Amino acid sequence: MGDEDWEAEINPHMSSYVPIFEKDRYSGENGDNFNRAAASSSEMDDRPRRDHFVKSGFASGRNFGNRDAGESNKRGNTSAMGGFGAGKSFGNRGFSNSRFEDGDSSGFWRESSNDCEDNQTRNRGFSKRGGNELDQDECMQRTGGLFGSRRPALSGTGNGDTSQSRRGSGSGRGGYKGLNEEVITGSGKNSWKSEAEGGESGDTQGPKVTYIPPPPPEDEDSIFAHYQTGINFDKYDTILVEVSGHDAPPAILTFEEANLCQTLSNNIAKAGYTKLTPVQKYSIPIILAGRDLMACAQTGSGKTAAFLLPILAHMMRDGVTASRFKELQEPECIIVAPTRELVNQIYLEARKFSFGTCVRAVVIYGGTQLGHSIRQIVQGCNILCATPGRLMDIIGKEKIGLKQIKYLVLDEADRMLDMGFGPEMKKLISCPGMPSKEQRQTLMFSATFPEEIQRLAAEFLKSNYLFVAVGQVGGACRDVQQTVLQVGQFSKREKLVEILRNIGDERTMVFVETKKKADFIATFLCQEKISTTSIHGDREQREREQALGDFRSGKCPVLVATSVAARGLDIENVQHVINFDLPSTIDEYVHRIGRTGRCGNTGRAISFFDPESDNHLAQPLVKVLSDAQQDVPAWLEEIAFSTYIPGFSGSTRGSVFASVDTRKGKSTLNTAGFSSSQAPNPVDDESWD
Ligand SMILES: Nc1ncnc2c1ncn2[C@@H]1O[C@H](COP(=O)(O)OP(=O)(O)OP(=O)(O)O)[C@@H](O)[C@H]1O
Repeated sequence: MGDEDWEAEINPHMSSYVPIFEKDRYSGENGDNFNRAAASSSEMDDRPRRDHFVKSGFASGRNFGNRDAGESNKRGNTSAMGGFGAGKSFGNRGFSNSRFEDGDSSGFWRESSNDCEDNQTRNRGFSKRGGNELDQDECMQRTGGLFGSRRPALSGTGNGDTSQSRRGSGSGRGGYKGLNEEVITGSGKNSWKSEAEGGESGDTQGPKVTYIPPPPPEDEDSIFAHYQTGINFDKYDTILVEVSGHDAPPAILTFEEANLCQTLSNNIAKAGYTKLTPVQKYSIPIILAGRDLMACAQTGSGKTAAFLLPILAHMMRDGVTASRFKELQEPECIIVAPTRELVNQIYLEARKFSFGTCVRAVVIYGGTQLGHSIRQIVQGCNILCATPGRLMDIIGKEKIGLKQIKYLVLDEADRMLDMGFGPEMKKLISCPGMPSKEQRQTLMFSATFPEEIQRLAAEFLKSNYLFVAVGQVGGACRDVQQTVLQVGQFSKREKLVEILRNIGDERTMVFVETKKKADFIATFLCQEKISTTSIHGDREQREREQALGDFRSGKCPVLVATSVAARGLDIENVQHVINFDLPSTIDEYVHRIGRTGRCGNTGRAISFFDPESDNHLAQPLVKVLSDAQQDVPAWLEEIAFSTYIPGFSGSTRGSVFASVDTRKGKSTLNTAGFSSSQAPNPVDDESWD
């Protein structure tokens, strides 16, 4: 369903989703970001409608005013709507956090008035589509037009409000599909960025983000909590692995062969790892040998440990000293990933594997108080897990020095190098102090690696980097049973409810194309008495984390998500993925369905294929399905045949996945279709809040 269709449908019914305006939520204490923004923004008129709309369906609790009030309202809504994601604990945390913030202002670090909280979110300016959008958005940065709220008005008609104006050009009809997270612009007072790069504009205008994420549990059981590998874990051994590049060290077959130090080995055992996955067997010795690496392996097959373990082993071997309080920290390792939730997850893995060592991992990401990020860093930082925008902010504020960097990891590397994040990554490697690629080890991991992105990656990697391909590059995980149903846009909701009722309480992620639609579908499911929460880029970080928590805990077994949740998230027991809307790119499809069927467990993915809008995907879908030995519906083959475009490679219609290292020359094609960096006209507004 297109956005227009949806708005036409939802708007007349809005009042029925919108509970009575609860005024007290807008009159909170202590400089809450909404209060500030509301006072000056013409977006105010639309906000209550939208927020209530969101809240009416499922736990929302935007960071408005009095947090306790917000929480109690949320509970009220929750019970009214049949129990969606109340998240009591968040209320409590929010309260204590806000007190912490108060204390903080007189603490050792004081935020300057022009701190640019979450500016990365505001300035998600680099369009993945490049061209006009990039120019438009950069232009808006220069004119300070980006410092609106992250909360768009529902109708998006634009009334002079900065964010709406921005949406009008940047996202209203389709920011780049699938660009999920914060990008772009460091802008602290000491930013090394030039004015033209958008480093300074509007810093003083944006509302501050005050959210401080609750600290993760510290007890050992929680740190090492893990889920069981599935019945197909041993089948990983049958997947073909290809290593290309010169002088690759041999693979190892066991953890013992890696010769890791005792503490690391103990942590691996406590994490429940007894056997290496293929990507680990090949990547660990390569990284231990000091080589640069581009590794591509199916979703859920243990890529995170594949880079964390050898990095930690090196650090231990090199006698990394416990980092201590310093205003400028110089970490040995930076790990970047495209979404906040993913960097947080990587951080938790790093914390787990470094448990009992003197290596300190820190995580920073947008949507949280910048001061909080800085406080985490100055206490000591050996491994920094970060989203790009927040990272550049912190570097700009001279809290992080890059001189000691020995490892630079790009997780979801194809996303990190595409038009969305690529410019930011280039800036990172050319930051003052950043060791050249010859002096550092650069590691890239993903389940998909489009050919053109591989070429871009060469700029980051030493020329003798190794390329590991586990199975087919860009292939779907075979443990996911894929079904494609032909469903027209107006039948989708009915079909969704039918499927969810059959599924019962099993955990299910429902992917939709736009943030608005995520709200709408979540609300709709709530009304159908299906416990649902949602995650997308218009939700406050507090809400996003609460939604994920409610989904993880099973409190809300259905999570409606945009592409922000497509990559990397490792959630136990997700048995189903439903593509209510198909993404525009086949690699996005592969990542989305990879939220189930992880680590040898089986899962199911059902996709609604609407011939009105999804025909461009028919051909690559057929390929992905048949490569993963799935049934291909005859009707899909027919569509694929009728829309067949010979010679995709090199055509303007987009490139394809390389089945091999592109350095081998012209790669063979394994999947026709659009890669993420060359998507067709997108409809998703995910990236442009
Ligand atoms: N050797 C192993 N033994 C048991 N469990 C493992 C092993 N390696 C990884 N895991 C677990 O498998 C799950 C998936 O791992 P991870 O998230 O690193 O996958 P991934 O390949 O990065 O997936 P994605 O492509 O979706 O990002 C995690 O819960 C992780 O702890």
